[in-house]
Amino acid sequence: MSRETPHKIIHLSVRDVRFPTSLEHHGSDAMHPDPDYSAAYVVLDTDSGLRGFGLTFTLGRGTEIVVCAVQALAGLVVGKTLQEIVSDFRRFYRLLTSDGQMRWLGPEKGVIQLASAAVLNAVWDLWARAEGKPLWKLLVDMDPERIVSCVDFRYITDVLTEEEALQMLVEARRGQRQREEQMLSEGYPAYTTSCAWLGYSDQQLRERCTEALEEGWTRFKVKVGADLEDDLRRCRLIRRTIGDHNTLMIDANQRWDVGEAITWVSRLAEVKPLWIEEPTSPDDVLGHAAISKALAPLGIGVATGEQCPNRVVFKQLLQASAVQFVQIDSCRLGSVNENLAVLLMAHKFKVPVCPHAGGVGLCELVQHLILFDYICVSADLSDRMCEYVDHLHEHFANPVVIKNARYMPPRDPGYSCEMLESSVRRHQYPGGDSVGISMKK
Ligand SMILES: C[C@H](O)[C@@H](O)CC(=O)C(=O)O
Ligand SMILES: [Mg+2]
Repeated sequence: MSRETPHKIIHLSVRDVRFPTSLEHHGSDAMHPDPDYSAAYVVLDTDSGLRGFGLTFTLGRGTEIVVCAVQALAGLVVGKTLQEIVSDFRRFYRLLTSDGQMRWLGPEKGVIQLASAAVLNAVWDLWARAEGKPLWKLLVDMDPERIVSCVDFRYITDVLTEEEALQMLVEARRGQRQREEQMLSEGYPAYTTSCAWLGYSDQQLRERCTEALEEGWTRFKVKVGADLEDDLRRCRLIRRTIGDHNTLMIDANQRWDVGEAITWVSRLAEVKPLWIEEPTSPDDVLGHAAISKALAPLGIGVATGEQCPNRVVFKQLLQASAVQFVQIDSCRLGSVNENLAVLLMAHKFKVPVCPHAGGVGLCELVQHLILFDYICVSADLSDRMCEYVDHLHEHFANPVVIKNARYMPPRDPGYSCEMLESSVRRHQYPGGDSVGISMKK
């Protein structure tokens, strides 16, 4: 960023954008049978003309509440320059997440945390654009000192201090250039969830899995948790279709009690899932630990994170050996800053990170974080993959590029979440031309 252009933020706009995905059961699971993939979509205008785009993912009704929360935070960002924000990003992160009055709504969880993520994602986008780099590259080119200066270590120093984090980043510098080249030529491994949403018929499951196999997909996630006999039938069908050599994961979206999760997943063990995702409440750290312990002899790990709103919950999941796969989320956590904290903790605990991306814009965003993780933190691809869902990418100015079931690193400056204005107009709620009936309940 040139010193002469501080990029003063002069305006924040936020819009409620909803896509009627529930009409065709895209995105459906045992807890969310009718999700309308939606976003609180933020645009920051600066005095230089440069703009930053950010969003947070939501599910339709209620997006207006997130929009209100973003509006309530706007005064903390409008009037500041990008330069002053990023020169002490930790301070700005804290200002947003610990504002003396607004923090009562969280702290660092729920609607207010989703709103913080939308605003901060737009700030990171603005920063990457100001540097003329895709966000992952902005992070990869940063000094380790600068990276840790973006992280709020409050509440996690009992497991990770700033000094340790710095040391880890310095150590991971070895081989960084080769890993960057490897990513640029091969891409980051992905898995698909789009073949097996809960509301899809058996025929759809078969057809979608067959198509995905033809496209080169080898890792598949299936929604479970509503009815055990249905799950057995659907999972067997998918296992038969994809073969024993491919990887299967199952996702219950918090449907069960702890004991129920253990019994249910033990019955599904015959289809050899790599992990059970969100078996129970995302707040139940010890419940996840009990499930992990019970399922370990079956070779099934526990994955969670898409509803874990902050570094503290991840810290406890890691401390309690409650997860074998950490699922960061670019919008549930407070943007890049909070995701960095979780990536660093996961590395310390040697638990692989497999990001969540089931939603609108999440694939676009999280690909940047996982590329950074591989190049600069974990230096490891074993047991690692990033989720992919094949929905709504056509609404983005720089949609994800998947080749051979891998995310190819974005080349355009920014954080890849600028939506096409025509799409925003069309799907804005209320008032857009194509707002689905399901959203008017
Ligand atoms: C409601 C969303 O589609 C959710 O089912 C996504 C999810 O759990 C995942 O992608 O994992
Ligand atoms: Mg999930």
